[in-house]
Amino acid sequence: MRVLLHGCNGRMGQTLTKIISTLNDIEVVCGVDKDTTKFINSYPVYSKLDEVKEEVDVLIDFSNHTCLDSILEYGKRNKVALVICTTGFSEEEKNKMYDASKFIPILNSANMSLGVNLVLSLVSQAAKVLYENFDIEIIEKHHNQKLDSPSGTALMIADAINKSLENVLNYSYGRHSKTQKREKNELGIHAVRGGNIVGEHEVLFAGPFENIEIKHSALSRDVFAYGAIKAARYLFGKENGFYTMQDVINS
Ligand SMILES: NC(=O)C1=CN([C@@H]2O[C@H](COP(=O)(O)OP(=O)(O)OC[C@H]3O[C@@H](n4cnc5c(N)ncnc54)[C@H](OP(=O)(O)O)[C@@H]3O)[C@@H](O)[C@H]2O)C=CC1
Ligand SMILES: O=C(O)C1=N[C@H](C(=O)O)C[C@H](O)C1
Repeated sequence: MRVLLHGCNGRMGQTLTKIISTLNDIEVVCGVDKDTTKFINSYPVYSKLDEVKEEVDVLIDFSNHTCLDSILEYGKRNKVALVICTTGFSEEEKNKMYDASKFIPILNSANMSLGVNLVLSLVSQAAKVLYENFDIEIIEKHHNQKLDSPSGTALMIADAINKSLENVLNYSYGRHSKTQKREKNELGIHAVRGGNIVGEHEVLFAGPFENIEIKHSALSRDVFAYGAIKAARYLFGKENGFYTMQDVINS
């Protein structure tokens, strides 16, 4: 399988480059990133998708949400499957992904790890049982270079919990300047940034007599890279449509 790495010079781009170089069935044929003068990769790097000359089967994207239009255009024009792992998309941008998936296969997930995708099921189940008597809060922690907050994963967890409760919750981000007590239907979402934390997500169910915490810690970026590779293998040759990591896990 021939892969184009979009955002190839970044933390995740470099992690994928290293791991894919050890695998036989998958090859990075080229990359796209802002800086084409770094010469850190053994494959050609372009500054724009328009310049790519290589034949590509799957594009894996770990870059920035502002690149979405060019990625969708490239995918549709060249019939290339897209594994979009970038976070920080607006609702409007997510809708553009759904629209484009009528023409090509697209897989999008804010977290490529198996563990986080299992956590989604656990917290949904726990919320249904506990919501009446427990307050639910999400705390995420990431490295000090992360651009978006809260994390895409925190929002994905919040949406899973809210869906399981028939969307009764209102999200409360950080509670800065609040002067009123917590309301029953609040879902607090809190972002911590510091040092080199790879990614931690904790869901706290705080009750009158006991607390329950469901927590996932990524120990290395390799977990996201292996998940993205698994997703690319799954997506290659699939029908047009919109897929998530749940589809990969259930396959
Ligand atoms: N789904 C998942 O499991 C995971 C998702 N992520 C997400 O992936 C994204 C990337 O993360 P990470 O690798 O840590 O970030 P980095 O900033 O290390 O890497 C992003 C790379 O994309 C480049 N880039 C930014 N804008 C453009 C553009 N317009 N055209 C071409 N290249 C561009 C950056 O260049 P420059 O540095 O010069 O701006 C950088 O080299 C983030 O949104 C992050 O949240 C991260 C880990 C796991
Ligand atoms: O930027 C990161 O590093 C990460 N971003 C993703 C997110 O926003 O949820 C996933 C992971 O936690 C690492």
